[in-house]
Amino acid sequence: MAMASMSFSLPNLNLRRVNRYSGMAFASVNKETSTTVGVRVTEGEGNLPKVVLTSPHGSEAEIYLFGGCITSWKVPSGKDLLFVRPDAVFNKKKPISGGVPHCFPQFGPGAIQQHGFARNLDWSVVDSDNADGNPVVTLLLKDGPYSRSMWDFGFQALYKVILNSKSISTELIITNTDNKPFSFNSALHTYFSVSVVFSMPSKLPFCWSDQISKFHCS
Ligand SMILES: O=P(O)(O)OC[C@H]1O[C@@H](O)[C@H](O)[C@@H](O)[C@@H]1O
Repeated sequence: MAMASMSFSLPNLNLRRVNRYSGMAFASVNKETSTTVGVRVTEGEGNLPKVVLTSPHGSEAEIYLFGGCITSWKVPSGKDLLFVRPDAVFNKKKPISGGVPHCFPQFGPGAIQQHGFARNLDWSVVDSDNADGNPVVTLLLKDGPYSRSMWDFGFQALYKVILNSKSISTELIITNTDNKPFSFNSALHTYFSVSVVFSMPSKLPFCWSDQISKFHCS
């Protein structure tokens, strides 16, 4: 089993303690499903199901089950700190380009498709919770014929997203359910929304990192 967690934080906000609820919100919805305070499943772009986490502290996050992709994290001011490319498609023909896409079981190009298949598959909701006012959802991805066709291993990925008062946290647990070992890479390839105004001197080299091991300058 492998585990990784990540969290992005905001400056100070007041904390308010509320009761703990737990339940389950399901993916197959016609309109909207919610059994846990602050967690609902509804229809998003392209009629794809998405989980909406709503915090009593005023923040909100959206997670598409296709790709298990967090596409929005709005802080109490209403500002979305994540970015989704304007040309992103929500038709399952391509991964959603933006937000917090998964790279699993491979980062970048390699033996299988770029960044792996976890961002191309439907995850399901296996648990939802409300811990002291903080909505929590846990998504599941398991191997199936599509993943086996390119990566012949049994696995289970559990992805927990917690919307806290001042931050959003994620935890990914990968379990080998096969009878043979495997190795993998995993990353959350986050697109942040930034406003940057700068001018680039034309005589200086422009350098960027393409993949983990590649560095280019022009
Ligand atoms: O374009 P994709 O497959 O969604 O990947 C997102 C980006 O992933 C990065 O790792 C690559 O360096 C970029 O070139 C690429 O655009």
